[in-house]
Amino acid sequence: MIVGLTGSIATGKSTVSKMLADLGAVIIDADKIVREVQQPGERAWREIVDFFGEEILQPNGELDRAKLGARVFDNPESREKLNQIVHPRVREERDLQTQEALAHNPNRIVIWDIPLLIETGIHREVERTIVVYVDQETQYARLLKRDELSAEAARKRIAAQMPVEEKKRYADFLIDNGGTIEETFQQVQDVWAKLLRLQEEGASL
Ligand SMILES: CC(C)(COP(=O)(O)OP(=O)(O)OC[C@H]1O[C@@H](n2cnc3c(N)ncnc32)[C@H](O)[C@@H]1O)[C@@H](O)C(=O)NCCC(=O)NCCS
Ligand SMILES: Nc1ncnc2c1ncn2[C@@H]1O[C@H](COP(=O)(O)OP(=O)(O)OP(=O)(O)O)[C@@H](O)[C@H]1O
Repeated sequence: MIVGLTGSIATGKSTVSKMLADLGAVIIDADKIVREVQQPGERAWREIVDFFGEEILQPNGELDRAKLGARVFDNPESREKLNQIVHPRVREERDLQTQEALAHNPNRIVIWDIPLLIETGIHREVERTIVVYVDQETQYARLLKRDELSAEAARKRIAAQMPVEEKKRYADFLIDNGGTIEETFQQVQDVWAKLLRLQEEGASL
């Protein structure tokens, strides 16, 4: 079974995906794949350099993610271009990793941890969707604290995604991450138990 996990920036997807991994899920992490396909020499890296110029590289040839982030979160057209370059590669790698995980054990629950799951329509490809949410003030405060962004940069990053309030409408399972980590873990355990039940029902059909 493939399950989508999303939220908006800094609402707690990574926190929840670590808990699901501890419970036995296979996690396919889109942000991690983005970094892999953007390694120097890879096709996406080359296309990014061609489009954005060598000024977005560090001296060692790796992307300067802060510089590229500043460019794309400031400008929707540049962001769209970056998405067009990167997303097809991420899809390929995501599908490969999924096939590999299921080849070893077809009964495993595979979680696609994808920030833009709903914006890109990928929620239609998964069997269930989990949305992790917090209120806007908590989201903003956690983002500022984690990434040490300016207030303006944080607002732009939040504005680059569908508001989490809207994403909640697409959820089969909601996780309120506005409380303590322990409170979140209890909800994650609850969702996991339900996924296991669904998995068993599917297997016995
Ligand atoms: C812009 C880049 C260079 C910034 O790198 P940086 O290391 O600062 O951030 P990181 O990759 O860890 O992403 C942090 C968060 O930003 C948000 N985010 C990233 N890219 C995007 C995007 N294109 N649109 C909206 N939100 C985004 C996500 O919530 C993500 O979890 C990088 O995020 C990137 O190349 N993005 C394009 C690919 C993409 O769409 N990734 C997210 C979904 S697959
Ligand atoms: N319940 C919580 N209480 C306090 N802090 C939390 C809680 N959950 C997550 N955090 C912190 O909030 C920040 C954002 O969480 P996390 O990195 O899991 O979000 P994310 O949705 O994966 O972000 P991104 O979209 O950028 O990948 C992190 O610094 C994390 O440690």
